[in-house]
Amino acid sequence: MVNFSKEVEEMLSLYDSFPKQIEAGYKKGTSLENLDKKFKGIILSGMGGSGVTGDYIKTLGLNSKIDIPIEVVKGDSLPSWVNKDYLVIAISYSGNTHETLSCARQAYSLGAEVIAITSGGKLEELAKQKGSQIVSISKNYYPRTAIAELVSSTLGALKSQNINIINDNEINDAIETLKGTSRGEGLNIANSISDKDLYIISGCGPYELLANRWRQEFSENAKAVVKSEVYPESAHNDIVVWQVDQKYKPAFIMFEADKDNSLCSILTNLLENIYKKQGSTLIKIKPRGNNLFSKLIQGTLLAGYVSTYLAMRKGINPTDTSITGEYKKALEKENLV
Ligand SMILES: O=P(O)(O)OC[C@H]1O[C@H](O)[C@H](O)[C@@H](O)[C@@H]1O
Repeated sequence: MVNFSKEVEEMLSLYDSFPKQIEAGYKKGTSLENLDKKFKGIILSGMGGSGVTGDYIKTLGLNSKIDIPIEVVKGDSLPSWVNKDYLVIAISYSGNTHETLSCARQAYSLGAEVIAITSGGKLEELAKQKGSQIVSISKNYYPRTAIAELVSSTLGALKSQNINIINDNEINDAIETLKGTSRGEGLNIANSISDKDLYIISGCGPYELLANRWRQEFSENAKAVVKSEVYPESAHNDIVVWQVDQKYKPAFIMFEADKDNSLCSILTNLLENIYKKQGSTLIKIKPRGNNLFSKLIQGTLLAGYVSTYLAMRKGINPTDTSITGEYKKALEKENLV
């Protein structure tokens, strides 16, 4: 088996920097100029590792007291109802992602306010040319490993516009929670599931974000075949698959619901029994922290560690995502980037 120890160490040390990323991103975001506008709503545009930022803001926004809607756009066009009264946050780590650039251009043509969150590329050029505010994200990351800085800078940027989704104490708690999360926790989980070829990751309510994030990290880092089941929606369809005894035995990974979320507690208890009956490995994860942001970012860090160690155990290079380059090349051919 090929040993990708250099690449594994590189990824792990990028994930280790999450606490620093939170601190740096939040500082950069909050230092934007206040535009003194009351927006009708917020659009978060981004793809892949950058697009997850939108899921974070939406999930945290639903948990907050803000009085305007948040829409996440993972595609190349804005909804028809967006107009000049909206704030469009264009998030692309590289700054060269076609879909995000396309949304940013549409936002400019509609006269909407745009904030760019990027480490450079065409998005930075465009934002500079249009005179928009930019949060400059640190360079030399893989987009998926910069998620902590992307999310905290977006939260900070919103705060700079008086859109308070979380407070400074919650940011500090997240930093402390991340510092208390070790590589070893990820290694233990990876060791217990590395003999499996299929993974089912489930999360309920706000932990839908974690189920999807873990799926993406398992795909990009470990090149593992994985499905996420997100509840309560999946209780109305996907769950039926487990009504019969399946031939394949995946590793089930589930996020334990918070005690005060009775709907999710009922569902996760039910699922635990259903999954156990399939006679497979079942791993229960309890995200740590004193607030939802801390729990989500702690669970996200763990995804980075687990998926990187899983790659190591399977003899896979966690840094290589070259196949996505084929999609980008096809777009370039059509002059879409
Ligand atoms: O995050 P961006 O630079 O906008 O790129 C968007 C996405 O492109 C690729 O598909 C990568 O594999 C993702 O990790 C990345 O997030």
